[in-house]
This record gives sequence, C-alpha cells and structure tokens, in this order.
Amino acid sequence: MTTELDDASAPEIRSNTPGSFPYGVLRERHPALIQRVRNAFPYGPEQHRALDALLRESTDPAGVMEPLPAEAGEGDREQWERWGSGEHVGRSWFDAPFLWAESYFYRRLLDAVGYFGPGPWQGVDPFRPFKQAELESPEAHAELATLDRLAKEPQETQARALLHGSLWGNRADLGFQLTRTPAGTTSSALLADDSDHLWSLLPPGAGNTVHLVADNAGRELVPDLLLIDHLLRHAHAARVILHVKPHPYYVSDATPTDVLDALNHLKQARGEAGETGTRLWQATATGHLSLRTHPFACAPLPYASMPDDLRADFATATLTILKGDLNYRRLVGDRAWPATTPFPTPTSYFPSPPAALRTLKSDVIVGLDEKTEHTLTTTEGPTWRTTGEHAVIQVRHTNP
Ligand SMILES: O=P(O)(O)OC[C@H]1O[C@](O)(CO)[C@@H](O)[C@@H]1O
Repeated sequence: MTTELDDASAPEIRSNTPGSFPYGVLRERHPALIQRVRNAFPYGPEQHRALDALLRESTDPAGVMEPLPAEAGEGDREQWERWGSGEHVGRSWFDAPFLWAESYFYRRLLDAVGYFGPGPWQGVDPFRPFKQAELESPEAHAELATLDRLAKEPQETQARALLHGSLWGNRADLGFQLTRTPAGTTSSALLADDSDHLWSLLPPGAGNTVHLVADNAGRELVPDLLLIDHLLRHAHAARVILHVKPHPYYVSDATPTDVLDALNHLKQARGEAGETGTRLWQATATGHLSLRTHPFACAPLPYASMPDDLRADFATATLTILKGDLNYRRLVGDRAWPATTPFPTPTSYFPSPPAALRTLKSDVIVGLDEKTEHTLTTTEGPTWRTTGEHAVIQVRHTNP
C-alpha cells in the first residue's frame, strides 16, 4: 500500500540519526526497560544471558538483528517472514524502519524472558507487575471516584468527559514514563479536535457498530471501558468490538488478561464505577461487547498492510476508534509526513471511518494547520511531538 509518492514526500522514519527521538528509544528507553524487567522478576541465568545478548545487539549501532531463536514455532517464523524478517534480520537495528525495529525488539524481549516457552516462564507477562501497580495506584482509584460526580451531569457533559478521559488516559503509558521528566513544562492541549464529527457518526439508536482498538492496559484501558459503557448505555453503539494484543507488547499494551483485570477492578469498586463494571461484564455475556486478538495487532507494519480478514472485520464498523501513539503511527504510516497533510489522505485506505485518540509521543503527525505547527515549533522546539503534552482527536468521517 506504499506508493513511490509516499516515499518521496514522506520517508519512513528510521533510528539512524544520533540525537533523534527514535535513536533515543533504541539507545536509552530499551535498555531502561530491560533493566526494569530484570528487577521485577527472579529470572535465572538463562534469561539474564539472553537479556544481555539482546541489550548488546540492539543498542550497538553496528549490531545487527539476530533471527528468532530456533524454539520459535514454524508458524511464528513464517508470520515474521511475511512481515519482512527476510529483509531486515541480519541488518542494522538502526537502519530498519523504526516501527519494524521497535516491534521486533518486543518480540525478542519476550523470547529472552521465556514467554513463548516451554519452561517455567512460559506465558508470564514481563510487564504485568507494572500494569498491576498502575491499576492499584491512588490516581487510578481517585479517577474512579470522580464517576459518582460525573453521573449527576447532563449526558453531553458525561460524553465529553469520558471521551477526554479515554484520550488523556493514553498519557499514562508505562513505556513512555521510563524516560519522561515527570513535571511537564507546557500545558496539555488538544491540537486538533474532531469530536463533533465523532459524535455525529454515532447517532443514538441507529444500530451502530464501534470497533475500539485499545492501546495500553491499566489507567488507559479503564477509561476506554468507561467510554465503551457510555456508548452502549446511551445507544451510540449497539455493539462494540474491543481489539487488544494477543500477547504482551510495547510494555503496557493491553491483552485479554489486562481486560479481565480492568473489568474486575471496575466491578470491585464502589458506586458508579462498580455498576459500570457489572454492566460491562453483562455486555460481554450478551455479545454487546466482544474481544478480538488478531495476530496483526502485534505486527511491525502499518494498517495499510493489514490482512483481508482484519480488513473485512474493520469494514463492519460504523466507526473505528484507534487509541494511542503506536496505533496512530500504524494508521497513518510511520513516516515523516508534513504536519499539514490532511488526516483523510494517509487514512483513505482504512475500510471504515477511523477516529484517532492520541497523545503525541513520537515524531509522526498529520492534520495540523500551518499556524499551529509554526507556533509549536517556535515556542517548544521539536519536542512538542514527543512529550505527550499534546493530543489530537482526528476523524475521517467518510467511508472509503
Ligand atoms: O502507548 P502508546 O501511546 O502507543 O505509545 C507508544 C510509544 O512509545 C514509544 O514506544 C516510545 O517509548 C514510541 O516509540 C511509541 O510510539
């Protein structure tokens, strides 16, 4: 789905420029993450050796991507071949497309800690302790308590607050927190706000189907679920399909286990939060809320390359809400687009109207007006793209 035009006007983002954001992810964030994972589990020498090797290989600008280990199943290898391992494995981590290299890093990290087994660490999510700590944080509990007050507000106020809760929940991402300075220096701001379009696509009682492609677990997934409950309860959606990752990915990305944890967290809460949890639990039993774990959710590729079955699934949506930074990169393509490229241009291939709810944590951005881009660049320098202080709600409100 990539055209020569894309390559010329918007080259793919790579990590081979020292000082750039992607270079820093490979050189600084990934080592910090490996250290955090080591500290969180009593892994044995085998896992530590594998983590050492991955650390050496993936942070050395002269190092090359090693293949998946022999234990990786035939099917998995074939899948990664379809996703481009033949082209990238054996070459530099830094010269590969950033999206490809970063995704492969997570796949290899899971291997290093024995996630794909066989062995005692099989199926043990190396990011689970961080996800759980976040769910149990005082902030997470305080967020739930605000629902009692919100329930007394007019429905429109509730809708706006829940949409914004889901949007800004994306800032709680754990990977992002690894190197972020806690006190932001700029005020949070919505750089594009198509929320009126979003609501106009979901008239109550029209039998709408909403797909929500989740991003992070914990303090992002909980507000996503609250938004889903609102959509179902007020008939903006007759049916919601929640897409999560089939296995751990990008530190805090949500898996089915994380959905279960979030639902239990809600169900066990008092007041409105508890009632919401019970309603969502029932919605799964009646099929009004269902889960998807397509393997392509963990692919190192943009959605423009999605397989036919996933395309057909998304085509059933009245609206597909894609959460977070990584989904944004995959939706528009992880490319150095001019920031003023209209949002419908790189998303024209998507089989249903897409809505991106994203805080900005990496370089790629489209759909801004010239004045906004100019003001941000002159007042903040290039970091406005990556600090997570800014966000967008962008909607392409037409079918392809
Ligand atoms: O959780 P989100 O919002 O998808 O953010 C993930 C982002 O974090 C990073 O992995 C950097 O830590 C980006 O490269 C990536 O796009």
